[in-house]
Amino acid sequence: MEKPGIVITGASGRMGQMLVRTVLGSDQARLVGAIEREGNPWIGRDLGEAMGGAALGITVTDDAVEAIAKAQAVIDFTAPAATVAFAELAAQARAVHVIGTTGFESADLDKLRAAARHAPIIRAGNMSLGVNLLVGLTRKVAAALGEDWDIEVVEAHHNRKVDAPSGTALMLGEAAAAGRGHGLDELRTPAREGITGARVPGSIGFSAIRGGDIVGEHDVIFATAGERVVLRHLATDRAIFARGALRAALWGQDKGPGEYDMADVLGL
Ligand SMILES: NC(=O)c1ccc[n+]([C@@H]2O[C@H](COP(=O)([O-])OP(=O)(O)OC[C@H]3O[C@@H](n4cnc5c(N)ncnc54)[C@H](O)[C@@H]3O)[C@@H](O)[C@H]2O)c1
Ligand SMILES: O=C(O)C1=N[C@H](C(=O)O)CCC1
Repeated sequence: MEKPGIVITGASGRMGQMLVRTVLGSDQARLVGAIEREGNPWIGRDLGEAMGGAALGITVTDDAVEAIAKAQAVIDFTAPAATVAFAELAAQARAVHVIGTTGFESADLDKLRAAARHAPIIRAGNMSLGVNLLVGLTRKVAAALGEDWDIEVVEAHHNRKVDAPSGTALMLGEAAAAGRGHGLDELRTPAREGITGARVPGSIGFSAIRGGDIVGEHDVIFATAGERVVLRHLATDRAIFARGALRAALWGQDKGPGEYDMADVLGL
């Protein structure tokens, strides 16, 4: 059987370039296209040369319709509005859409749900094995500890990140809330500033640090009188996200339409 053809969106971005290298290094997939947004200086250039290496015979394009039509999978780490548009195109092409983009509003998620009626969408705010294991641990610890244990999620990322809390922080917050039998919307505390009053018992708080080239760090803190439990994940290389995304694209090849996440892919 022919190896699945993969199109990478946002190919000049931090994750885009890492994904290109990961797919090129795989013997299980073919890179068949690279998409960037209109006006990006890489448009019309050979992808390999734009990345500073040898020519690859793939021209970076802003014609997403044409590029996605020939793909079996689209790996997409861009921005919410772009991802919603790519979801429609992937659905029309019946291609697996792997979404790493974060920062969606609920209206965006409704549109992704509609697209997933036609083709598989695999979406996760973090595609690393370690974070997806940590999600399960967070749910268990939250369920085991009573409401006298306060839960706080602290995350740190590089100074170019545009959304907060991070997608990962929200996954961890959702897991903690689920462990306590609630949705995150019921327990989430808005960002703190000024005279906030004392902490609301049972709430889940979020704090975001932005600086330098931090790839991604997450702590889930469970704090009570006299002791603390801290669950921590440290990412030091974006390759962990790209490897997870490629694994998801391959896993999705024999799946029907629907919404999936990395727990499905990893069998967690
Ligand atoms: N799920 C994960 O494991 C994971 C890991 C890392 C980053 N992310 C997320 O991935 C996204 C991208 O992160 P990044 O650090 O690579 O950002 P980046 O800014 O370096 O790259 C984004 C790229 O998308 C391109 N883009 C934006 N709109 C586009 C459009 N309409 N058409 C085509 N290309 C478009 C930009 O030009 C840019 O090259 C963010 O939402 C980030 O939070 C997720
Ligand atoms: O660099 C980013 O941006 C990252 N985004 C994801 C998130 O929002 O959690 C994953 C970690 C890196």
